[in-house]
Amino acid sequence: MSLYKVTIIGSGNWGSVVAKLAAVNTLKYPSLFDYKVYLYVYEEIVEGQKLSEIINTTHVNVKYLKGHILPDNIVAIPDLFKACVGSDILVFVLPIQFIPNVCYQLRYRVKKTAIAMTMIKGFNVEDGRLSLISNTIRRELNVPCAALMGANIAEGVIREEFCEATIGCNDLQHSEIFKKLFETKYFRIRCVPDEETVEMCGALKNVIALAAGLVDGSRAGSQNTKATIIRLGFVEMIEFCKRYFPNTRLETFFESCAIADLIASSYGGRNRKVAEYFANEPEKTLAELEEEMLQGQKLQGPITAANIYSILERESEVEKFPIFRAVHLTMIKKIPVSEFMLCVQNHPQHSIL
Ligand SMILES: NC(=O)C1=CN([C@@H]2O[C@H](COP(=O)(O)OP(=O)(O)OC[C@H]3O[C@@H](n4cnc5c(N)ncnc54)[C@H](O)[C@@H]3O)[C@@H](O)[C@H]2O)C=CC1
Ligand SMILES: O=C(CO)COP(=O)(O)O
Repeated sequence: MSLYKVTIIGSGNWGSVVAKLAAVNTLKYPSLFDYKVYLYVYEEIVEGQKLSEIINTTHVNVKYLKGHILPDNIVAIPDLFKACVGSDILVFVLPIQFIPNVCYQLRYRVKKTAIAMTMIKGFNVEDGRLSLISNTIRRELNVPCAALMGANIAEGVIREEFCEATIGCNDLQHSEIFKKLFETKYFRIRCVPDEETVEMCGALKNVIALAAGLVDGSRAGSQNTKATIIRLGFVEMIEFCKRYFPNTRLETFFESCAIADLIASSYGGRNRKVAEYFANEPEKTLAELEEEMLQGQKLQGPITAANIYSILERESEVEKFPIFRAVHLTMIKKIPVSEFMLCVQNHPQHSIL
């Protein structure tokens, strides 16, 4: 049997960590995987040098994951097509902003038998309707696509702190291959046959993480308030999934991709952190704060909040999701941060006996 060739598409904060996980396992399973892991790097000049060359010579992603040495069987490639040609496993770990263009460039150009995975936490709206990233990948590349999501803040995983992740994959054989590719003793994986819910949870939790950051920043309340926002947010996540994916399985919400990621992201994570500053810096735009605080890394929560709002508004359902609504309107400065809590105080949950 020929060896699976692996390409990681995206070399940001998480993409670099994921490349490390894969590079450790391609060496661990030499009869299954080609030992080299190909990493597509969107080329940038950092202190006068090409980022791809820095990664290949120093094995450090000095822009997105400073201070951590990556395995030397990771090969950084700045040409998207060259990075993916002949690959059997394509792992998408780019900010959602760049996915349409990347998929478009790869159209008709990947191996017919390839399998894909998305680790992107977001979704798109196409013709007014919700469209999963995995669907875009399936449609544009004509390959199956699973999802891996979880409570996986990159900084913790690169330090090899114990955590879990969830693979959503409806094909048992593919689940086994992906698990072998990413699982380590500190990164434990559970596979569930509920692709859509796993992917949706990764996207939706970012909006609740923004809400948690707004609570922290505006000092609208203490830990009690934040816990309430997280609980109500969790309920909205479940209701939203049930509404748009009627086959969603309730048990998936107890996996790392849902409850655990919601908690991790509401206490750590970039969405929470930027929202906290946003609440305190009324004269600055979100884009300015994102640039200043993240230096090239990207937030996914605000785009997802906007997407949710547009879908719900189209169906006159916005009022049923007060946290999703209030986060979006606050982040686009349609309502002041001081009103954020007022918007969620009449949550439909409180009219249920
Ligand atoms: N950072 C984290 O802790 C985690 C992130 N994720 C998710 O993984 C996805 C990727 O996130 P990160 O790796 O953290 O990325 P990041 O936030 O570090 O973003 C930077 C990435 O964007 C790329 N980029 C910049 N301009 C580009 C362009 N014009 N075309 C193509 N690529 C361009 C950069 O090369 C780099 O790979 C996101 O959806 C995120 O939510 C998931 C779990 C953990
Ligand atoms: O998804 C994440 C952790 O699981 C990272 O979240 P942030 O993008 O908010 O940092």
